[in-house]
Amino acid sequence: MAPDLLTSARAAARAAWDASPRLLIGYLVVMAAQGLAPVSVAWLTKLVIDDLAGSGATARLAPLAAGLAVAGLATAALPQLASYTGRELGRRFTVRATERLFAATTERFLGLARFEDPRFLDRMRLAQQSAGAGEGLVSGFFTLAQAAITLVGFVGSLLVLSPVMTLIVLAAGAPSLAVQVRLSRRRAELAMEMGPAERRQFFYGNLLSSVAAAKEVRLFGSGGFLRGRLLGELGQVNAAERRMDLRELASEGGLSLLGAAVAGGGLVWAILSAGAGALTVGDVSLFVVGVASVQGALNALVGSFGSTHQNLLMFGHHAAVLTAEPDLPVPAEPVATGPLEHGVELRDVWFRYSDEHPWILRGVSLRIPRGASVALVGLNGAGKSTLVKLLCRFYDPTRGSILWDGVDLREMDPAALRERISAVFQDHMHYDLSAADNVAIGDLSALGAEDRIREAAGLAGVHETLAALPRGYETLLTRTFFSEEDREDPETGVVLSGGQWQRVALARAFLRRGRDLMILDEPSSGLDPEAEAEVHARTRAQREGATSLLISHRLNTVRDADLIVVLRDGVVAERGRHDDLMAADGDYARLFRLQSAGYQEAAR
Ligand SMILES: Nc1ncnc2c1ncn2[C@@H]1O[C@H](COP(=O)(O)OP(=O)(O)OP(=O)(O)O)[C@@H](O)[C@H]1O
Repeated sequence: MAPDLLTSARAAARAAWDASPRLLIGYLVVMAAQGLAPVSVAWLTKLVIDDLAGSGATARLAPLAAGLAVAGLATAALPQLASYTGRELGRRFTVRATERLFAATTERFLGLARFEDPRFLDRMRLAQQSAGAGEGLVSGFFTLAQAAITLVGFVGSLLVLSPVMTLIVLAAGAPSLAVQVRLSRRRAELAMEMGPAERRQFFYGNLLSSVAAAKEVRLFGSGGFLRGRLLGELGQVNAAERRMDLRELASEGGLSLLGAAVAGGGLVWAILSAGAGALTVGDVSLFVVGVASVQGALNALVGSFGSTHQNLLMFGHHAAVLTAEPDLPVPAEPVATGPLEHGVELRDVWFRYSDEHPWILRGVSLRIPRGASVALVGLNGAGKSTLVKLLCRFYDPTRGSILWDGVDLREMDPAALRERISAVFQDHMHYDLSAADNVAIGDLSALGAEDRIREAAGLAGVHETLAALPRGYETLLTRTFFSEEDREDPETGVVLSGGQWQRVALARAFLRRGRDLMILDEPSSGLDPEAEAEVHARTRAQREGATSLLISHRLNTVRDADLIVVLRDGVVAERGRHDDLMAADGDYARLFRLQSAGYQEAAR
């Protein structure tokens, strides 16, 4: 649930204050002056006209005229000042709100579960949008305040002339306000409802324009199909918005006509009253300006009320993300994650991704002793990568526990735990950054430390490749962006092969060597046999004496592990050294023989 309007308004006000207290106060002052300027002009005009229409020029005429000129100047200058101040405040608001949002996504949600929850993803998208729309939120709110000040000023003035007429003008504006509240609430709901369709639309658009999908889209001829899906989603969003616009048109059109009729009636009354001597000429001028201004201010008030209301409802998603329950409980006083002395142990670990999902692990007990190289094997979907994610505490076990030197991971700060782990994930990242950054991101303390980066790349066997790139390690490993220096160069950026990317991922892990636990999830799956043997030798050397967990489908790469664990149907089906498992003649032996027979066949 998004927080209520008041909470959102408080959060927005706090964000604006945090963005810049000075600008906020300055903006308030300018807006108040801008709100009062039209009222001052109308009153000064009335007084001038009355003076001129009465006894002629009086002693106060000169100061009144000067006042009118100053008010005119202010009326001309204030909007520009207000607009600049508002935009600047809006920009700073956006920076602050964006910073807080992304700080929350990395520091508050320490696991992965939130990012697999479509409702949360929709909320994140709206939160991001509303953080980026700081200018609209800030200026909408202040336009509202300014319209309210103008309104109060003119209502006060009209009350002096005709309380009845004032009430009628106000009453004509009230339904608009009520309608706006309803419409804006509906608009905010619509934004949330349309979230999935918009995200799918984005997804299809991305597929149609991304290089990653281009091969399959072309070969399978799926472009028309994807375009159709995209347009279908777009059509759905448009239809919902059109219904909303029509609703708005119908209700607002009628209300505007009502307002115009009231203004016309009031004007007739004022002219007739002046004819009968009940009002002065100045009064009529004040009345005409007053009615038009009250209606103008009411329209502005209603309009900015609607948009501010909607902006605040949207900003509610920002506030909701910032205050959402963390996905992983972290104790107030976490136990320090010390250097691994004895080992990591999974004790009767059961896990499913949510209550609706099937069990993936069903009572896995496993010990990774310090200094040992443990290999995890099993068929596709056996739960190997899931186990890795639990070891990094991206999720907590549904039942059972994982212990680091006897301490439950739940009692530790996940960031401190992860500091002690190095990993290559099966679905490792290709960052659209330079080669150096792609390696350094494994350990940011190495940013700018060229020798460390080169050494890690050397260990992963990718140094020669990276050094030979057009700009060496500074070459961008993407054709999606260009660096400032390469702006004019159509050849900017390079594309690495799958195996080269795999080595870069390995270099990131090697940059973190010396950590207590090294996890290698399919580190050589994309490599040619020679490269695989070489990477295997390198990882083995790195794992020597280090505590490591290696997942691989290529059983020749795990045969020298201290312990091989076979995972099947969510439990440990076999465990032991290579020779023990071969002697036991179970799944491992069968798979090993299958693979080696394949190689022998190929060699014949
Ligand atoms: N985020 C997720 N949400 C729901 N189910 C998931 C998620 N990630 C994985 N699964 C499911 O968990 C099961 C185990 O997946 P996992 O990736 O751990 O298998 P694996 O042994 O590493 O397989 P492979 O050898 O193919 O890499 C699969 O059935 C998969 O569909």
